[in-house]
Amino acid sequence: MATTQQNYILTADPLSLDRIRSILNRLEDTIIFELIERAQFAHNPKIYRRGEFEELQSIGFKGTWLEWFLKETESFHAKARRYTSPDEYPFTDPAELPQPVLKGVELPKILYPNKVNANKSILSFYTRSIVPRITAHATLALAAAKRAKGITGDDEYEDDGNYGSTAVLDVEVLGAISKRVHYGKFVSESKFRADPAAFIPHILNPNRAALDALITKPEVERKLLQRLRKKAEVYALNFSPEGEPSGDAGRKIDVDAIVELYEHYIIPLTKEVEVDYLLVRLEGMSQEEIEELATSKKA
Ligand SMILES: O=C(O)C(=O)C[C@]1(C(=O)O)C=C[C@@H](O)C=C1
Repeated sequence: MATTQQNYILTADPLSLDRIRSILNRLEDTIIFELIERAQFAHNPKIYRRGEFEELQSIGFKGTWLEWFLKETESFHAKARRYTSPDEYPFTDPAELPQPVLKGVELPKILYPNKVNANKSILSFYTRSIVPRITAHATLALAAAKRAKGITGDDEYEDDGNYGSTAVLDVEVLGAISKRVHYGKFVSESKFRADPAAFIPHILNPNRAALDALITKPEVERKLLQRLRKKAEVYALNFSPEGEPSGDAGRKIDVDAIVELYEHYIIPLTKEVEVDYLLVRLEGMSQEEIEELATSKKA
């Protein structure tokens, strides 16, 4: 039977850690599938460099091809009030995005007001480390095909000319990773409310290492990486016309690349968001309010 996935607004207890982890689990599927889609195209490094497309210069856009796609896509989404939701963050500077056309919705105030935004780091590691890694096999195939036609040069081998399709998929992957990483704020709020007294001294006397130790759950990370590898191995399979899985030879994506993406980038950045969020968690609160919070505990 199909199960439904509720986002943070619909659920009765939005700060239930099990519920939040089930959303993170579901986002693993989204991220793996989006990466598989992206990996069918070559690296196309031109779309991540400024000044490569005359057409953009002629319309006065100074960023990269990908930044142009992000800005245009996010402009529409901003009008449809996407970024008024606390689990949605644009890559474009919000000052450059239009105001929502739709009237605001009354959202439950679950998170403490904050400006934590990890999208700059996400864009950087995605374009510099992830894309070259997951497209390596596409680059090899392209190199063989181009060499057969007498075309030479590393730049040529990395470029299949599908700049539009590539950027559309990059926007999708980045949105999914961003949502996943920023869910760290909900995780953090949940852990904080479960035991405020443990966190408060390290927030008042800012201590990143102590906060990091409080939010880190090695066993959860270990199981996550194990599950992720199994999922990626299955989702990346190719099937014969008769429906037989074709095995290791025919995987659509490098499974190790997905596991490393989580191990070295997504989990560490989620933890960074958790700690950044905690560090501003008491801003603007009076001494009395903090003392009251320190003695409170979630039932
Ligand atoms: O599930 C949690 O408790 C989280 O904080 C999320 C997360 C993750 O990014 O998956 C991060 C830190 C923990 O060590 C375990 C997992």
